[in-house]
Amino acid sequence: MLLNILKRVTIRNCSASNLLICQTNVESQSAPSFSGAFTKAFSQLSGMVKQGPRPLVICGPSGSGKSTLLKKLFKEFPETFGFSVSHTTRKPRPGEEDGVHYHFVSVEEMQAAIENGEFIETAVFSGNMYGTSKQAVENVQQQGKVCVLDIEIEGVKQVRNSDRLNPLLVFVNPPSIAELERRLRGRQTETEESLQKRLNTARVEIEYGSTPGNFDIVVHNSNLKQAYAALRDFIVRELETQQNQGINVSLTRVAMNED
Ligand SMILES: Nc1ncnc2c1ncn2[C@@H]1O[C@H](COP(=O)(O)OP(=O)(O)OP(=O)(O)O)[C@@H](O)[C@H]1O
Ligand SMILES: Nc1nc2c(ncn2[C@@H]2O[C@H](COP(=O)(O)O)[C@@H](O)[C@H]2O)c(=O)[nH]1
Repeated sequence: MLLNILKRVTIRNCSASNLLICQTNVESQSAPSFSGAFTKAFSQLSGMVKQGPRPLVICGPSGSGKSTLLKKLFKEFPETFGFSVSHTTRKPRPGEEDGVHYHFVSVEEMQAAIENGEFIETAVFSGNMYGTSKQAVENVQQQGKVCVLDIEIEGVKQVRNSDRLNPLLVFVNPPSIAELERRLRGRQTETEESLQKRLNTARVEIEYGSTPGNFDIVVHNSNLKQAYAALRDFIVRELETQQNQGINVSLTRVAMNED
């Protein structure tokens, strides 16, 4: 009977969301005894509950280079990482696609989703709402990939101690506010008002990011090549440690052109 009950079991996100979703079909045969059947079924089940890799949270002032670094990481390790697609109420920039870079939603839609308990964390940044939905993280974890969250510090504070995520925390530090301004102006994505708001927030973020203990690593993004090497080496080291603990994660590399 127990085996019949267990015939199709979906174990979903038990206590930690980095448990992969597993499904099993246990044959319903005549069981030799209740305890024997129980032991067998339980060991089959527990063997199939695989723990996924820890999510990676990347944080840093707007313009510090998070997206630039992540682009390189996804390119070098195409099978390893999956991006958690956030919700935001800000308007798309040229080239940004709904459902790829963000889920672009109205304030009303965002508020309804928050009330519906759909988010792991939310924040207001530069006058717009942002949030990581449970679904966005699950979508990546179901594929057995490292879920990457690109979020600001209020979101980091909400997820840093969560058993649910148990994330690795990376802070990307710009060389200076003046250089940050230069990069943001060069990107040509902000209005003057939005740019000033981002620069004001950056001072607080840099202070929080530079405080020992708040992040697992601070990557100084002055020279892009060196910053990327520091980020990649940290992540590879962490993922190799997780592999040694029996966590299944691909670290297949693609040769990179020097760009
Ligand atoms: N080390 C670097 N040296 C010079 N320019 C850089 C460096 N890193 C990134 N940039 C440039 O700075 C600009 C901002 O970078 P990016 O968009 O990656 O920042 P971000 O942290 O993702 O910002 P946001 O949080 O607003 O999305 C881009 O134009 C990028 O090409
Ligand atoms: N707390 C959250 N912060 C987020 C999320 N998605 C993005 N962000 C952060 O917002 C700022 C601005 O991003 P931009 O795309 O408008 O330049 C940046 O620091 C991102 O890291 C989220 O879901 N939650």
